[in-house]
Formats: sequence, C-alpha cells, structure tokens
Amino acid sequence: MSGAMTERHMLGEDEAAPLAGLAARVRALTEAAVLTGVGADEARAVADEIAALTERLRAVRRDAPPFLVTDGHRMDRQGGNPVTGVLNPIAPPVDLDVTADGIVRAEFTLSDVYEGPPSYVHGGMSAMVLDQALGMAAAQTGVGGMTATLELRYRRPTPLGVPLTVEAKASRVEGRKIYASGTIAGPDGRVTVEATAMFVTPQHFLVHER
Ligand SMILES: CCCCCCCCCCCCCC(=O)SCCNC(=O)CCNC(=O)[C@H](O)C(C)(C)COP(=O)(O)OP(=O)(O)OC[C@H]1O[C@@H](n2cnc3c(N)ncnc32)[C@H](O)[C@@H]1OP(=O)(O)O
Repeated sequence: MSGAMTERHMLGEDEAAPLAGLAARVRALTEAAVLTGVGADEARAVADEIAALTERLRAVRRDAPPFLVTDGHRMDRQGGNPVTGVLNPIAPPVDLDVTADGIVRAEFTLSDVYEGPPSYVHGGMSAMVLDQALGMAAAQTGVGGMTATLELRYRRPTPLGVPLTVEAKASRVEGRKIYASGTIAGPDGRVTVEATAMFVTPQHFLVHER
C-alpha cells in the first residue's frame, strides 16, 4: 500500500544515489522498449530477463515510496514523485528550482516516451508537469494545498526531444485557497501551454502545520 500517512523511510545521499542510478537505467530501458525494433524472439528473451530483475527488486519491498533528505537544492523530497522524483523511472525527472522572488522553474526535455500526437508531447504530460510546478509555487506561500482546479490552454504543440522551460508563480492567497499560474515554453521561448490553478489547503493539514 502507499497510503499518504504511512511513515516514510528517509534516504540519505548514500542510499539515494544508487537508487537514482537504478531509476535512470529503467528510464533508459523504457525508452528502449518504446523504440526497439528487435524481433519477437529477442523481445521475449529480454522480457524474461526483466521479469527476473523485477523479482530481485521485489525481494525487499517498502510500504510506500521513500522520501529524500534534501540538501536545500532539490525542492521536492518525494523521491517517488512522477514529475520530479529521481527514484521514479516514469519521472523525466523535472528538477524544479525556486528563485528568490518565488518563481518555480526548470529546464527539462521529454523523450518519445511522452508522445501524444505524433512527434509532440502528450497534453496530459504537460498538465502533470504544470500541476506539479504550480503546486510547488503555491507551497512557496507557506502551506501548500491539494489541486482543486487546474485549467490549461494549449496554445501550440509542445515539441519532444528539445529543451523546454516550465515556470510557475503563486498569485494570491485567500484563506485556504492559493492561486497560481504558469507556462511551458519551447526552446525558442514561445509559450506552448498556459495554466492557472487553485489549491486548497485541507483543514486537517492547516491544524497540524500552522
Ligand atoms: C496538502 C499539502 C501538500 C503540500 C504540497 C507541496 C507541493 C506539492 C505539489 C504537488 C502538486 C500535485 C498536487 C496534486 O496532484 S493533488 C491531487 C489532485 N487533487 C485532489 O485529489 C483533490 C481532491 N479534493 C480534495 O481533497 C478536497 O476537495 C479539497 C482539499 C480540494 C477541498 O476540500 P475541503 O473540504 O478542504 O474544501 P471545502 O469544501 O471546505 O471548501 C473550501 C473552499 O474551497 C472551495 N473549493 C473546494 N474544492 C473546490 C474545487 N474543486 N473547485 C472550486 N472550489 C473549490 C470551496 O468552494 C470553498 O470555498 P468557499 O466557499 O470557502 O469560498
């Protein structure tokens, strides 16, 4: 199970580095699987080897993804986060940073694994990256929240395989509601996706954290 309230194992750098290396290899494996042109026999043989490796990893299983002891650089201590998590092979990963004026920003590249319309980024993937960036920008106001609304405007197709920039900033706080907006832009600086969102801090979270 991966319940939100499960006690998380905290990984120091020594423990996290080899697991991040493992995730990077699986990321490369995923891309290879999507693009491979090997024949049926080779595909079956590789699948069997991967099944054996999967069992080796399952031999010691945690109840929930571990958290990282952060060094102040990485914003997100959730190592298994699907956008930023260095321990998660499905995360690109997007390394979000925050500037002194509260702008959350990252440069990232999405491979063919994230293809939606042929040769362009899947719109759901853009939404996931923006949800995360806007959520982290909202958290810069003090206490973060759950995404209550997320509105996207897809202005032009987002290209695969080239450096993209995501930026987000909180605009205002009204009680437990935090508003934020952001964009994804291509290498030419032109915005491909715009987003606005409202995050709501759950009451129980406020009681414990404030
Ligand atoms: C939790 C903190 C995390 C820290 C994060 C670090 C960064 C991580 C970044 C992660 C990024 C990824 C993040 C993710 O992926 S988060 C995962 C995706 N989101 C969810 O699963 C959220 C599910 N929903 C809920 O949990 C609750 O409904 C929430 C918490 C949102 C509100 O339940 P709560 O019982 O507390 O609310 P309330 O009924 O007292 O209403 C309060 C006020 O809010 C207004 N309202 C409520 N909902 C909506 C709505 N949908 N549209 C418009 N308005 C809405 C409501 O009218 C009222 O306004 P007013 O009448 O007072 O004017």
